[in-house]
Amino acid sequence: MTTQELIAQIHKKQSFLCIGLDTDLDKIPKFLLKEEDPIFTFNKAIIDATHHLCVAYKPNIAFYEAYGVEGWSSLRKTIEYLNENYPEIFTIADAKRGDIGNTSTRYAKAFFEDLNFDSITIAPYMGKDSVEPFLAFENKHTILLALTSNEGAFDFQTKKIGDTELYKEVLSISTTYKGSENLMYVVGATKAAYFKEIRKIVPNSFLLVPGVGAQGGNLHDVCAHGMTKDVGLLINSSRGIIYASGEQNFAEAAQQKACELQIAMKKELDGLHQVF
Ligand SMILES: O=c1ccn([C@@H]2O[C@H](COP(=O)(O)O)[C@@H](O)[C@H]2O)c(=O)[nH]1
Repeated sequence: MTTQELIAQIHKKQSFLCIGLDTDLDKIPKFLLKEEDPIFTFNKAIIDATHHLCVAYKPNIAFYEAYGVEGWSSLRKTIEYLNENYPEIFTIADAKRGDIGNTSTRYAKAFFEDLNFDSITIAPYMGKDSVEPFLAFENKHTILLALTSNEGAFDFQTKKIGDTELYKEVLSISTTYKGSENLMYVVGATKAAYFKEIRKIVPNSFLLVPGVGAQGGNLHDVCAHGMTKDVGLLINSSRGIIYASGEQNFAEAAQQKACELQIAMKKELDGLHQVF
C-alpha cells in the first residue's frame, strides 16, 4: 500500500486508529477455546466488527510465535483474511526485527513476500545495513523504533551521544538511508512531551503510536504535537479494544471501544482542518 492510499483511507473513515491483535489464549473468551483455531476465530470476529472504524491492524508477532506452528498458522490465516476481505486496511507486523544485511533480507521476505504485510517494526540498533534491506521493497513500509512507550526507553533512547539524544540520532540518521521515503517511526503515546522535538526532525513521516489506553497515553496530547497536515499518525490500541469483554458479546464490546476512539479521532481531524 502506498502512503497516499493510507492517507486517503484516514480521510474516508475519519480515523487513524490501528487495532492491535495481541491475541492471548489466556485472555480471549473461554467459550472460544473449543474452536479448532481459537486465535483466528477471535481475530476474525474482532476484524469483522471493527474494520470500518480503523485503518490498520497490528498483530504483535510474539503472541503467535508463542504457540509454535499453530500460532504461526493463525497469523497466516489472519493476514490472508485481512488481505482478501479488507484490502484497504494497512497491515503491520509488529515483529521488531533487524540483523546483518542478508538476515534482514530473509526477515523482509518472510513478512513482505510470504505473509504479504504492508509494514514491519524494526529495531534500529544494528544500523544502516540492517534496515536498508527492508527499505528495498516497493510500497512496503519499515517502522523504526524511535522512542518507545515503556519505562525502559529512558535507559538508552533519551541518553545523549555528544549533544544529542540517541532517539534523535535514530530519526535524523535514518532519513539518509536509501529508500528512507518508506520509513515510519514508533513513538510511544506516553512520550507526548517529546512529539514537538520529533516533528522538527521528521516533519512529515508517519508515526505509529502505541500506548493509549492500557499504558496511560493521551490521544489529544499526542495529536496536539504530533499531527501533520496529512495526519501523520497511526494510534494503536490493543488490550483496551480487543479485551473490552470476555463474554459472548466480546466483538460488540470491542466495536464500542473502537467507536469511542474513532469519534475522538474525528474531533481531532475536524480541528486539523481548521488549522490547515
Ligand atoms: O514502544 C512500543 C512499541 C510497541 N508496543 C506494542 O504495542 C502494543 C500496545 O498494546 P496495548 O495493549 O495497547 O498497551 C503491544 O503489542 C506492544 O508490544 C508498545 O506498547 N510500545
